[in-house]
Amino acid sequence: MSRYGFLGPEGTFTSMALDAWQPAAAGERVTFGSVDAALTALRSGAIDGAMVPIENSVEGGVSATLDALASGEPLVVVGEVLVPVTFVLAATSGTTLRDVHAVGTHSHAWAQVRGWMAAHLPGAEYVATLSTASAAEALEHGRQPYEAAVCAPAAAQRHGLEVLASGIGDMQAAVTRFVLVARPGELPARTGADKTTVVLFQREDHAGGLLELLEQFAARGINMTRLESRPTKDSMGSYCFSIDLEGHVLDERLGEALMGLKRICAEVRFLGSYPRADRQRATVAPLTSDADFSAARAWLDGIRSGGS
Ligand SMILES: O=C(O)C(=O)Cc1ccccc1
Repeated sequence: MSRYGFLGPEGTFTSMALDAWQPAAAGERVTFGSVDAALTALRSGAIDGAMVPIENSVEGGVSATLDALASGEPLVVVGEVLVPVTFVLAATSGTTLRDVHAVGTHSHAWAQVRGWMAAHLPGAEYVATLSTASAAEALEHGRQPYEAAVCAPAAAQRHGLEVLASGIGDMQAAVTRFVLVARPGELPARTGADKTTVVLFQREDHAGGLLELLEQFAARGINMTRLESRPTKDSMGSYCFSIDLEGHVLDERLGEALMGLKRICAEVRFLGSYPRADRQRATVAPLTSDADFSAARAWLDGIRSGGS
């Protein structure tokens, strides 16, 4: 992979995720104004990979990313990165908290500093910007309808801003999970500490429908690490389920679960198997190992070929 897209400019949390993924010298970095723009460029072949936020420990799933991956030309996740998110309130030199009437930042950041804002700048207006770092950059160039930006400490420094307050996130231990997305191609190797992401579309709405889907995982000892319902956007009340699972599609139990889902769902969208950022190995419940599945399959093959 040589061209990586991300929400720019440099200094965003997404750029930090890309720093963690890709050694500084390797590959070209291409900035975009939104997750959608990066994924459109990826689908068109203009870039080879895109780093996008998918889940936040405070706010949950990132809808823009989940929805962009659930429809359109197929894309797959090939890796994940966890970034601890710390926010500062930054402004040009000489600005004090009293001078701040409006604050610019990305909507994810605003959602995570609401408590601090209510306590310290209750009257401040929120101005949405394309990213945290773009809010900081605009302050440096003096062309913005706000006096302060919420951004990463590194973005404040990069743009010569003063930090009016630091650690302003409502949850100090907030973490955002980013994924590197690519066009389908080679599957990342199985490591034993993998995750698989799928989107499930039901055939028709009926009592127990979600339970039927989840039974496919439960029966094979597969743990879920995220489950979200998202509107399909076709009609009111029509939802699909975006799910992260422990394991790799090359694991027998996971492959069998996907086959079970393929039979009962209108559509199973495979969004990739990739190594977990925390390297935590999947717990394999008794009688659900590859060896257990292979032995059962060998037994069936034997019967089918006239044995017992
Ligand atoms: O604007 C940024 O810096 C981003 O990368 C988006 C974002 C904002 C806040 C938390 C995580 C990601």
